[in-house]
Amino acid sequence: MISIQGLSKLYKTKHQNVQAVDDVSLNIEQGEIFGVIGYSGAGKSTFIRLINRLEEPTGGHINIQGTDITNLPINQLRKRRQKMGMIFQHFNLLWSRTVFDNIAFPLEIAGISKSERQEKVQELIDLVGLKGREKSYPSELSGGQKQRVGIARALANDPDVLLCDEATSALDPETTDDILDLLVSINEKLNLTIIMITHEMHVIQKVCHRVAVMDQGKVVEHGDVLDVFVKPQSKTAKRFVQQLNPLEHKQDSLKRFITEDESTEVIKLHFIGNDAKRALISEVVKTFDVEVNILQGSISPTQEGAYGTLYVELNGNESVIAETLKFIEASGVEVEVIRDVK
Ligand SMILES: Nc1ncnc2c1ncn2[C@@H]1O[C@H](COP(=O)(O)OP(=O)(O)OP(=O)(O)O)[C@@H](O)[C@H]1O
Repeated sequence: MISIQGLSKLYKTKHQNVQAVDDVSLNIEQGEIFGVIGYSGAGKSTFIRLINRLEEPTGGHINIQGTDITNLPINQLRKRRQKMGMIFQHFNLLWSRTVFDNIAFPLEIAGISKSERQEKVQELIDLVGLKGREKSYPSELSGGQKQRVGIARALANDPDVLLCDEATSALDPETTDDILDLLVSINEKLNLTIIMITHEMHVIQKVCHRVAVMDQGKVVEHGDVLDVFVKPQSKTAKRFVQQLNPLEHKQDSLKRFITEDESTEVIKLHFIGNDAKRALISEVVKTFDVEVNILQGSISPTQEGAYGTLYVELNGNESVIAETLKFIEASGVEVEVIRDVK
């Protein structure tokens, strides 16, 4: 487990002091993919660089599997860092070395013998899907392939945590998805803890189990991805969720679909987890004498299950509508009444 307590970073420059990370406390569990999201300047890069002390904290502690990283002298820190892989937005590869030699580099630094290096690099090349590209130079690779080299290099010394600094921000959407799939499969195969910072909600949605939202150096909200997506609490989290699901918040477009006949009831249904797979509307239509008009809906998958919303208009006898609502509520799906029957 990674335990972060009161972590802070104050940059002092000639002109001003910047509190880039402000008293952050978080626990990250072994084997989880933990996302940190925030807008530009929120302090994400500083935060992730504090974890392996590429930046020196000005306050707080980071404890990784029982070792307080913050107090390690530099020679022990170097050794510890070998067990903390990191990948970067712009890959940070060595341009004069081949794919093979880039991946072998951290093994050379760790003093691993040539034969062991050969074996390990080949294993990593297979893992990241770069077979046949061993002798290529970074300049001959696509962005996605370069990041695969970055990932293989970061895994060379069998780290217990992988730090991802905007690892997909320089990639097109399709390649981003491929790299995210690769990270999920590595997390599952190796039970590797992954911490990723990003400004893209899509990245959090697709791969993370838990998420922390940063704003002005502080963690303003954190929790299970599904909880934060379904019920964001902070203003910043709400803005991110809205970005992902713009339809949700366009009440104007919804109004156009609602009939002017005020004898209908308009409701919003929130589906979470397995509920999102239920054929609830069809059950309602079969059970009750109501007309159901679907106005708008969306469903979004996350690592922890799907969540979705559906706006429907119910038309029928008032008491039957009341029975219908009771039935839906009893099924566990949350109901919000948007417009009551007049
Ligand atoms: N070396 C530095 N010296 C002084 N201020 C810094 C330094 N690095 C970052 N900052 C400041 O700290 C704050 C947080 O920056 P940081 O790069 O961590 O944010 P971020 O969320 O990663 O943003 P971005 O996605 O734009 O990189 C910003 O106000 C930034 O200007």
